[in-house]
Amino acid sequence: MQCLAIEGGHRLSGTLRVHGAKNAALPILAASVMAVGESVIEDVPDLQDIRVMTTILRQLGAKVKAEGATLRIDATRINSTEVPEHLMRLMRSSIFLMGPILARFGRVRVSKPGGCTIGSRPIDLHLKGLRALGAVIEEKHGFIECTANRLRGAKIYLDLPSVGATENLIMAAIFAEGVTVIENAAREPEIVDLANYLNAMGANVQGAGEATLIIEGVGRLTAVRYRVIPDRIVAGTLMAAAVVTQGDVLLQNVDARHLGVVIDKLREAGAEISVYDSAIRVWMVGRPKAISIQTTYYPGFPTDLQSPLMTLMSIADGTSMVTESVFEGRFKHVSELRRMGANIKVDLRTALIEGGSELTSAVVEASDLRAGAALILAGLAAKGTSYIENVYHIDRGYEQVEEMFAQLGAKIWRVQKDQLATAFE
Ligand SMILES: CC(=O)N[C@H]1[C@@H](OP(=O)(O)OP(=O)(O)OC[C@H]2O[C@@H](n3ccc(=O)[nH]c3=O)[C@H](O)[C@@H]2O)O[C@H](CO)[C@@H](O)[C@@H]1O
Ligand SMILES: C=C(OP(=O)(O)O)C(=O)O
Repeated sequence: MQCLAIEGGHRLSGTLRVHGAKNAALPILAASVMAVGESVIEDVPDLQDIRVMTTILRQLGAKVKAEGATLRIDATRINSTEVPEHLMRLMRSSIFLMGPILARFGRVRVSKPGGCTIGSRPIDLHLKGLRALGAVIEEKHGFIECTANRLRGAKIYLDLPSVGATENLIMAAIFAEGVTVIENAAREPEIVDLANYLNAMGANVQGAGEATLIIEGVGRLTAVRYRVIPDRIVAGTLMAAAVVTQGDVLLQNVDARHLGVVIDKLREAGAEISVYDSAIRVWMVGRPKAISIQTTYYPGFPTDLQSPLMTLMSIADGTSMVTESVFEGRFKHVSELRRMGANIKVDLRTALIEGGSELTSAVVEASDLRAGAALILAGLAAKGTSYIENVYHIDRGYEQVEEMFAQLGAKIWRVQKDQLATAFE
């Protein structure tokens, strides 16, 4: 088991290119299952979840070749419609395969997906939408079997603008007979990226980025070369890291349009931010000011940046408040931040952060991906050397995380857990 060691107190400065978005690349890779020919997907980050997705694609019978950040996928010879259970359990995004496999083969067998334990994360909206498209779904012993002779376009209203359900249903509707309308659809940039990719292959998806999506079924998709959008959550994490270390960083390959509310909140906290065509500079002088956020669906404040921002609030001047509206279990970082000296009270979905804490180093545990990111930021700001256990969570979303931060001047390195004891001698 690996840990991250972080010697705090070093300000971040310099330039870094942000990698492609995990949450855009994963549904795009799943969608490549529907294409005829070789798909070439560029700027795919080298992350654990991406490796799981490529393993699944290979198990299904696709050919997958990696050339740096470019993946070549030829799904022509896929000969299985079942995603193995042990791979389904490794990440939430395995569920994205349900729509495309069903669309192409008229059947699919999956089990409940895994992913960050940040709430109950049901898939009822995915299943309800597929049923509306005409799929027959049987749930037995944890397995989900969907069949359909031919999916038919339908009107689907999502009770919540679920990102995953919207993506799955867009993909399922691609070859459906007639027109599908998805109302109360998610509007995240990753939805737009998926729709752009599908349309480049010959699909007809209109309205991505808005609450109503219209998908007209087509007969086939032809593989294309496509570049994934930059990762707005990695960019936001690094921006917050610049603020907590009173640093000055220039991030390249960033689409600032995807970060509107994050930029607003960091400016409210006192950060200076300059926006360029595909880059962003963030610098901070002095301690941040208290801010309050409420996570919600895009274009609201992203739940994935709630925990890193809580680290910022812990050292800010004044009292901040966080309301987590998306996931009911996304405060697991709080106990670990408290171990480092943060003063945080939680009442159900609200956290009150009494700022001004001088964080001190500790051995802490990443309970999930973004909780891990929050702890990295705390380690950067703390006095002494902190150790973060369960780095594998962080590896799901930040490519070569220690190199990423080290490039900006952080003192951060990886250690084996069994070396931790000697680290204190
Ligand atoms: C791989 C990926 O893109 N992951 C992102 C995606 O996750 P994911 O797609 O899983 O998140 P959703 O948007 O589906 O979840 C939003 C809310 O809807 C609920 N829900 C969802 C589906 C469903 O069938 N029933 C239901 O009740 C969830 O429990 C949650 O409370 O969007 C989240 C919200 O922006 C992000 O935090 C994740 O990083
Ligand atoms: C919650 C996240 O990922 P996933 O949906 O893949 O668990 C995340 O990226 O913060």
